[in-house]
Formats: sequence, structure tokens, C-alpha cells
Amino acid sequence: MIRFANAGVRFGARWIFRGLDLSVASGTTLALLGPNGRGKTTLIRSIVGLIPLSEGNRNAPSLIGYVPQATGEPVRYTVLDMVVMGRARQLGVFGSPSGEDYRAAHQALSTVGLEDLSERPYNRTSGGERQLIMLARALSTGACTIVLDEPASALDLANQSRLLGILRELQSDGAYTIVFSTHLPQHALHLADETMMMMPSGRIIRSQSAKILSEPNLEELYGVPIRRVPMSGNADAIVPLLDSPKPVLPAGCCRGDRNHAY
Ligand SMILES: Nc1ncnc2c1ncn2[C@@H]1O[C@H](COP(=O)(O)OP(=O)(O)OP(=O)(O)O)[C@@H](O)[C@H]1O
Repeated sequence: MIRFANAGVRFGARWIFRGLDLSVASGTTLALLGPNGRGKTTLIRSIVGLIPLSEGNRNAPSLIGYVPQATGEPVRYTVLDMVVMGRARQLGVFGSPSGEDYRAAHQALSTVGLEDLSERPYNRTSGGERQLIMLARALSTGACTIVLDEPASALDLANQSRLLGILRELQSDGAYTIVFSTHLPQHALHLADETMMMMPSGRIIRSQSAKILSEPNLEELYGVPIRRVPMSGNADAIVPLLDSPKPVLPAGCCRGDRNHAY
């Protein structure tokens, strides 16, 4: 169970969210949607405990498997090392990883389809591979609460499908509480019991995914026309109507400066 009461986070004078009551029941999945810069990562990091609340109360499990949006590039570590780090809780302060820890890490890498990368330096992996490595690390923690920040943002379609499959498998176990942020409303519709929408106006709404992911709500969220298209035998597809407004290109760019010479 994750619970926030009257929670708020501010950076300087600017409140990212305030007065937020949030609860995610054990064994359920919550998706978090919002436009760029609205505060999803801030909320995710405050759920995980990496950003302290500026006001209000937080109750969350002490062990959370966290898949961050972006990770730095620590030198030296191999992919396997990065995943084994997820076992820190099992190792104790001065412990070193046991055979069992390495087995768990290898198994987690195999689940995300990256067992062949185990000995590669982490800083020589791609963005999508890193997301999968961080997922493997979260899985290897043994945590029953998994919090993911835009976990599909760098994944190709096959790996998006793999991610959805892994999360569905966790859900089928019934023991996992999952929170994920995404820019893919389709994923919220497919996976999440409930979806929370952080509107540009500051309003935050939440309900069952099938109900709240309506065309009017999505259009308010993203400010573009969006259609929910019924699909046979599956959840609806959610598609933006790509009728982009004409932008003003900067004067210095190639097209803006026809006399530009190379
Ligand atoms: N440490 C910080 N200090 C000041 N402002 C910050 C800090 N971290 C984030 N912000 C600002 O807070 C706002 C919310 O950022 P956040 O990363 O939570 O948004 P987001 O919804 O996850 O965005 P995106 O979809 O682009 O990843 C943004 O305007 C961002 O610039």
C-alpha cells in the first residue's frame, strides 16, 4: 500500500503538486499521465522517497523496485553489476554478492531478454537497453512494489510488448503494487486498474482507466485532438490526430537562412 495524505512538493516558490491524497492498494496498478514538465517524475520520485514531501505525509513500503527515467553512466560497472546492485537489501552493509544473488541477477536479465549483455560495460549500452537493465534490477530486488518512470520511452515495439508482458505477469501474481508514468495512454488502458491524470491546469483527476481515458479528458491533458478507436478483442487504441500546428522555425536554422553556405 502506498499512501500520501495532503501531500505537496515545491521547488522554490513553485508547487508541482499540493494537497494530494493518493492511495494505491496492494496488488493494484496505477498509471500516471501528464504533459511534459507537469510533475510525473517529481511525484514518482517522491513516492520512491528520493524527493521529500514539502508538506503532508507519505506512507510507502521500505523496499521499492524503482525504474528511473534516466540513469547516469557510472564507469567500470558491467550490466550484471548494475543488476546485482538491486540485491543490496539482501547483501547487508559489508556483504558481497553470493552465488544466489548472481543467479537472481542473471535470471532477471534473461526475463528482459538481455542475458547476452551481462559482461558488457553499462556505459556501452543503448538507451532502450538501459531501461530494460533497470527493469531487471528492479525485478531482482525482490520488492513487491514496483515504480517505473516512463519505462517504455526508449523501447522499440517488440520490447514495449515484452515490458507489458512482464508487468502483466507481475499483476497476475496478485502480490505486486505497480505505479508507472507514461506518455502512452494506450499502456495505461491496457495495464492499469486506475489512471491518474495531471492536467496542465493543475487539476489532478483519477478513476478507472477505461472510464477516465476518454477523448475529452485526453484532449484536455495533451491539448491535441485524440481518438479512441475500438479494436476487436482488445482494449481500444488511443491515437492522436496528427494535424500539427505550423511552427515558426528559428531564423538561424538552415531553412530560415537561404544564404547559409557550407
Ligand atoms: N530539482 C528541481 N528544481 C527545480 N525545478 C525542477 C526540479 N526538478 C524538476 N523541476 C521542474 O519541475 C517540473 C516538473 O518536472 P518533472 O520532471 O516532474 O516533469 P515530468 O512530468 O516528469 O516531465 P516529462 O514528461 O518531460 O518527463 C518541470 O517544470 C521541471 O523543470
